[in-house]
Amino acid sequence: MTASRITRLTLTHFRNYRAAVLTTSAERVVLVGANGAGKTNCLEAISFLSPGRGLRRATLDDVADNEGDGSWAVAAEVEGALGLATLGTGIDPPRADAATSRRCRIDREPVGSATAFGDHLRMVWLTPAMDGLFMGAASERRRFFDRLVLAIDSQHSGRVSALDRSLRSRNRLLEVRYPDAHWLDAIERETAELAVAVAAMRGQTAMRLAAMLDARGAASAFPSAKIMLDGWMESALLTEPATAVEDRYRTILREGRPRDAAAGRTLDGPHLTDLEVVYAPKAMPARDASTGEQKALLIGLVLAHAQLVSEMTGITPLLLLDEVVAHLDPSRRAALFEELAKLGAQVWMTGADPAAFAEIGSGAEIFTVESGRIRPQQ
Ligand SMILES: Nc1ncnc2c1ncn2[C@@H]1O[C@H](COP(=O)(O)OP(=O)(O)OP(=O)(O)O)[C@@H](O)[C@H]1O
Repeated sequence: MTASRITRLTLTHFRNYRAAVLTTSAERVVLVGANGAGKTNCLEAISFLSPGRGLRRATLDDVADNEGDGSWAVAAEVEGALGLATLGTGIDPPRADAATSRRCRIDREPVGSATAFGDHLRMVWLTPAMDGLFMGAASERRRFFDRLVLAIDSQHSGRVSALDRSLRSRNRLLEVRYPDAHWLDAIERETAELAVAVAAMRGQTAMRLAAMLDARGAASAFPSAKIMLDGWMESALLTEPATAVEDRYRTILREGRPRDAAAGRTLDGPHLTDLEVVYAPKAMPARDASTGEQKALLIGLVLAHAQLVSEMTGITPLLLLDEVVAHLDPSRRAALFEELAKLGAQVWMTGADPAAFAEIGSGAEIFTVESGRIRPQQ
């Protein structure tokens, strides 16, 4: 089993960091510091070493520091499944002849997109913004689940984005009074193909994660969950051939044209799938559990998922746990440290109170973050 692990992190003009370097050989990296010191910014920087807009879903302009020219960079030396590599991403300094877009490099060679980072580094995060996950919109849960899938299949986010683009093209074409039927057929063929690819991977992941949650059961200090995707396509693909499901969806799309044209959007498909979560100890929907129960449930989900990724891919994902520890009572905190040590993943944790990490044990390194500076604690 290989753990994805960062041994050196360099931040340049990233939020409140002008230039910062952190080197570590630890399995558990703890960032402590006052509110606003830059702890979450550091985790966010790491999250840019995966596809998407990072753990705050920020725009590329947002993350550049306020004083520079809009360029920024995050680089990490990584020990992963493919050995040592240097991953880098960011916005290059502006040039008259170049458009502003995010650059990604592996060992200083440009790569097309952050998808390529997935061969070296897989990661999953938990942030305070996810505290309302079970109460909020289905889109948030779908995004959360897609990130779990992405840690298993690094092509997944590319397919999800392509499906969104394809649906947008179809919706735009349906706005035209007499759309070109051949063009519409072609877009719907592409939409159905992408939808099936996305739903198949989601369905398999949900099934395996549900089994992992059951297997962990009472052995974990964190409450178990029953999870299910509510999309018909994800369920159908577990028992029917993909071609049959794809044909069925194409028929739904073709027959649904007038309805979708009137609605201005596509009313059926995996872009609407929700993740249903039941708080297993009390057999109730997760949204009805208490705040603390929901938090513990999310931690249990992420730990089970990390174990699943390790078993399926042979790579233990990196975990970014922002302000998770402070909210746990001492016994759960000790249980979390113990489970993390067993998992063998590299974990980056943050907290304002160093005392919360007193029992973290060996294999941890604590850094103090202060006004965009990171120093190892003496
Ligand atoms: N683009 C930017 N340029 C410069 N500073 C920024 C930028 N974006 C955010 N900041 C600053 O970063 C700081 C917030 O950092 P961060 O969210 O990492 O804090 P934190 O240590 O996690 O704090 P808390 O414990 O309150 O969560 C704020 O002071 C904010 O003003």
